[in-house]
Amino acid sequence: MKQVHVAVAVACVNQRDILIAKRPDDKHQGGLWEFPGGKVEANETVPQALKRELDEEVALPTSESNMAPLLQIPFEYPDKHVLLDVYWVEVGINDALLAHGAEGQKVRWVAAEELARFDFPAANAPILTAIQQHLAVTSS
Ligand SMILES: Nc1nc2c([nH]c(=O)n2[C@@H]2O[C@H](COP(=O)(O)OP(=O)(O)OP(=O)(O)O)[C@@H](O)[C@H]2O)c(=O)[nH]1
Ligand SMILES: [Mg+2]
Repeated sequence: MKQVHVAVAVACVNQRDILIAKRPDDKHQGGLWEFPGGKVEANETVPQALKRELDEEVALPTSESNMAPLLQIPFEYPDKHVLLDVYWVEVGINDALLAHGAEGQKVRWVAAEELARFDFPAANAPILTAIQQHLAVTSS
């Protein structure tokens, strides 16, 4: 099965709150919460894909200079193979206020320590660990 390259954003404001969105029921892994993002198109870098997806999906303005790679997760769902390319995205408070579900989906800013209460796709488990580690390191 061909591997799909997916750009995923951990968008963070105030060194604490992370943006999550609910996947539409009719999509792959529908009904679960996700970190915003989507497929990297041909001739696009991951930061370029993130800037595009964050604008399209959640109306969040971002700059590539505020993005840094966090981790990569290859994962094989029974029906789809993905490579999640996860970036940390620092968001300013004024930009954070603009975020909303531009495709009609629910979005929420959630304190990092509350993320475990939400249901994410199986591939996402290492992201939650990486977020806690990143915040522990950057706040010390
Ligand atoms: N955006 C995003 N996708 C994820 C996450 N976790 C995860 O397994 N995926 C998987 O990555 C794949 C690509 O995501 P997507 O459906 O957002 O792609 P897209 O925005 O380009 O939309 P499209 O499917 O309408 O073209 C999906 O199969 C999705 O299930 C996550 O946290 N965020
Ligand atoms: Mg998407």
